[in-house]
Amino acid sequence: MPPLEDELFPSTPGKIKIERAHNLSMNRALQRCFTSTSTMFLWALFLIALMVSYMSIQSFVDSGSRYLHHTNSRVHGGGIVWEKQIRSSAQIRRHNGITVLVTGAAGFVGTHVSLALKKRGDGVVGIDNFNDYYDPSLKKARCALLDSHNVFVVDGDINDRRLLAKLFDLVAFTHVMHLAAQAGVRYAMENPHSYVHSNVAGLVTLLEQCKSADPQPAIVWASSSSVYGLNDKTPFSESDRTDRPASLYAATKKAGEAITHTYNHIYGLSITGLRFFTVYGPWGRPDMAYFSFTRNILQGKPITVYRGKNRVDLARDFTYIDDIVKGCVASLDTSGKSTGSGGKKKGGAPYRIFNLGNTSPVTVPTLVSILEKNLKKKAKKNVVEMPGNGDVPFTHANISSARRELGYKPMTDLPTGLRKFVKWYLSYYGYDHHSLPVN
Ligand SMILES: O=C(O)[C@H]1O[C@H](OP(=O)(O)OP(=O)(O)OC[C@H]2O[C@@H](n3ccc(=O)[nH]c3=O)[C@H](O)[C@@H]2O)[C@H](O)[C@@H](O)[C@@H]1O
Repeated sequence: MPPLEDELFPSTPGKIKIERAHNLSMNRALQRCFTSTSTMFLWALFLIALMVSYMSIQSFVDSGSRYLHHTNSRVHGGGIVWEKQIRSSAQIRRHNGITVLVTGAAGFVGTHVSLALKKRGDGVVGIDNFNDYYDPSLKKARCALLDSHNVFVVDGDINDRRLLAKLFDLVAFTHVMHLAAQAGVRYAMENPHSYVHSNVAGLVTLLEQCKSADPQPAIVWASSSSVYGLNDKTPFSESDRTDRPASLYAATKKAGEAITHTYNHIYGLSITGLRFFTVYGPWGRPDMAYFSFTRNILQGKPITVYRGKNRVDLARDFTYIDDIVKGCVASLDTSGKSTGSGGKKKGGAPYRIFNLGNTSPVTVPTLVSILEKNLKKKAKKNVVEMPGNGDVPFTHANISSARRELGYKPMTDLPTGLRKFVKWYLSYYGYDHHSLPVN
């Protein structure tokens, strides 16, 4: 029987013999070093033990890492620090304060509402997926503003069930201010599925979480004036027809109203839907007409102004952000409680829908001339007939319900609001207000 060494090193002429000899001498050297090796062995054991304990601490720290999200190449969420930030952001600092999960917190309305709540001492945790429907750097800048007021925004999607469950594990939210959505009326023709993803699937995921939460939060969410669609009875009242949407965007918001109704009916969730009317103001949305017109006018680029049939100007009930924020906060304060818990209804809960508008529609050409005055520059207007892309010719809110039940009273007219917007725009994008050209 060949010695073990021969089995391990089969007889191959040449090189292997040298290796064998080398190994034999190595073995002898190892035997000589046995005593010192045992010491090394102990050290190695010690090091392994150290590594194992480090790794288990690390995995504990990263216990939330299953909630990691890759959004815009950024990695977010998870871990003890992350949980601490959420808990601290959710802390209430006033008597009878509320704890609100604000979805779409890095969005236009979300940022303003989060700040308003935080400033009065409520607990606020934001969530936003920072998608690139419009320049994400603006969302990040809003987020930095929130951060400076100690509002923490989780980078994640409302479609992420496990993330939502984790947030509700960490915080007993009394309210959800649901503002995350795929916005924009005309973009729905380009990217229809993003509307279904956020405004339908995302909404259902969020409601599923809310219905199973114990306690269940009350929900206030953003519907839209667009649900009135082809309604031509003015002003638009909540009881008017909303079964003729003109765009997929409007259809998903109308679907949201129906979906929230079922969750109210089956699970006892308190629901308030707010039909916003063309909200504008500082930190606004670059995809909206007042914002893109401002940018183009300043850059000397043409703007496209749509006109309705028979050369009738389009009009909107433009509503200033501060008024909308007051309506949102009042809705939270008057929401009443959800009655269910852990997925079971225990009684009826409020289901409300309110128009939040300004009650005085302004035509698009008038909007342009107010901007021209503020920017001290004439627009290069390209007037075209409104394409069949989901737009409606006009909107006009009847706000008597909101006035009665929320004490909602819009205070800012379009010239005042646009002056504030332009001031913000010039400073945010680094224009020198005093050196604006005069035409
Ligand atoms: O009130 C609402 O429910 C909706 O308000 C806005 O939708 P919209 O009123 O269409 O706001 P803009 O996109 O800013 O358009 C305002 C007006 O300017 C017109 N417009 C828009 C863009 C353009 O290039 N030219 C132009 O004349 C539109 O036809 C419209 O009459 C928001 O974009 C929606 O997310 C929101 O839900």
